[in-house]
Amino acid sequence: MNKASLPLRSGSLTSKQALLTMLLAILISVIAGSMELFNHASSMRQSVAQRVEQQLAIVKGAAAEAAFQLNPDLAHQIAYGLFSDNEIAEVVILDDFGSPLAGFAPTEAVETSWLSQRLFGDMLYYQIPLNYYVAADLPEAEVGKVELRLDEQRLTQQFLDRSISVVGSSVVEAFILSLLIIAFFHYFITRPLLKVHDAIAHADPERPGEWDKPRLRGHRHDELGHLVDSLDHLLQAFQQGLDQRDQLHHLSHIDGLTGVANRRHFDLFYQQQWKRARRRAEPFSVIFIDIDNFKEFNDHYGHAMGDDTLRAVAQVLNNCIDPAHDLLARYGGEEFVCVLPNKDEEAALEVAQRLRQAVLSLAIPHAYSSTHTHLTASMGVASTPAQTTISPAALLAQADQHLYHAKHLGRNRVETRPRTA
Ligand SMILES: Nc1nc2c(ncn2[C@@H]2O[C@H](COP(=O)(O)OP(=O)(O)OP(=O)(O)O)[C@@H](O)[C@H]2O)c(=O)[nH]1
Repeated sequence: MNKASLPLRSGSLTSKQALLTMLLAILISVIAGSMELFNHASSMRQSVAQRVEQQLAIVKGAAAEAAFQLNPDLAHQIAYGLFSDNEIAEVVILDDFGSPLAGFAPTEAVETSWLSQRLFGDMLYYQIPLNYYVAADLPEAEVGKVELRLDEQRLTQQFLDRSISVVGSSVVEAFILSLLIIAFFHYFITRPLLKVHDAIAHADPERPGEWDKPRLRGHRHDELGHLVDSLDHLLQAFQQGLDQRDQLHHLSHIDGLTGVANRRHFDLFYQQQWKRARRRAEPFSVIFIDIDNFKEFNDHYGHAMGDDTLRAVAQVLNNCIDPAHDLLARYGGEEFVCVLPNKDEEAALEVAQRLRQAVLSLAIPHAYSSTHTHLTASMGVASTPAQTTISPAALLAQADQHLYHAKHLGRNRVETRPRTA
């Protein structure tokens, strides 16, 4: 599955973004909702007060007339008119002695609450004097008053009904907005980042420079584009370092003249394979190979020709071994060594004969050899069985000794035991 299209996982950048955005949206919606409720409460208070004052202003004249005439019917009519308003819980019209002319009160006691007191507690009671105009030259006389009390329960209920819709719509708005923000950040930031992560995760650690550099559409010149470019530079530099390491490793293990493994490589390989053979209780063989009469060859054909010949011999020998298991190395000068892990004496002798034949098959003339007409090589083979107490150095010494015998017995031969001519 393409990691860039992974669904939301807990702990992922997208889920963290989603959580943070949601929390932020809730916080913003709480603050915005509270502000809106506060505004709503003050505008409701204002409009209620305005309405009540308007109503009182309308009935004020008629109520004064009723109080002046001590007319309970008229007062009753006026009080009833005021009481019909849903927001008014109680109304009383009093004469100038304070005796009620008319009044209406709820049949049940009006419940009060902390919220209704906080919202409307300071504006529940109204009292206006009723002044009566008698004549232009006489002052207005106070003939009574109107008292009324607002229905705090109803007002609070109205406020709550409106609040639910205000808070509800603010939460829905915040939710939709946060979803849009989450989708935006996911598609424009998190997804490209996942693509970069995916490309790095799939890069071959041995060939980091060949990583599949992501193409982020719309991000070429922004921070994400720069991040990809920087990563690319870093991986290219890393690749160069690896190439140099490989090159150095190659150079430090390869013989410069012949191209086969050098003495250092041989030493490491020999020790490593020796331990392995002992661990696994396997046989182990080694062959020393020495070109015959090479001094004469050099002396007569020249050093350059000698170098070419060394290269040709090294290559032909190398082609005779199994590179997956065995190793051919230049031991020094015109001497080579072949390591044969997990091969007993019989198998090693076969290989040695093959190597000897391979040198012969080059058919390089050697007119100045004291023993043959063409270039030849002598070999000394030493082997250990699966169980042995011999040391690795002693095995090498044996092979060297057997080579000496091969030389002594006339060259161009393979020897595996010391014997006399
Ligand atoms: N051209 C060339 N010659 C080398 C190189 N390394 C060693 N030699 C020569 O190999 C020759 C080895 O000579 P000797 O050790 O006497 O052995 P040999 O003449 O092969 O005689 P036997 O080993 O007894 O058959 C010397 O003349 C070295 O100069 C090399 O890298 N290039």
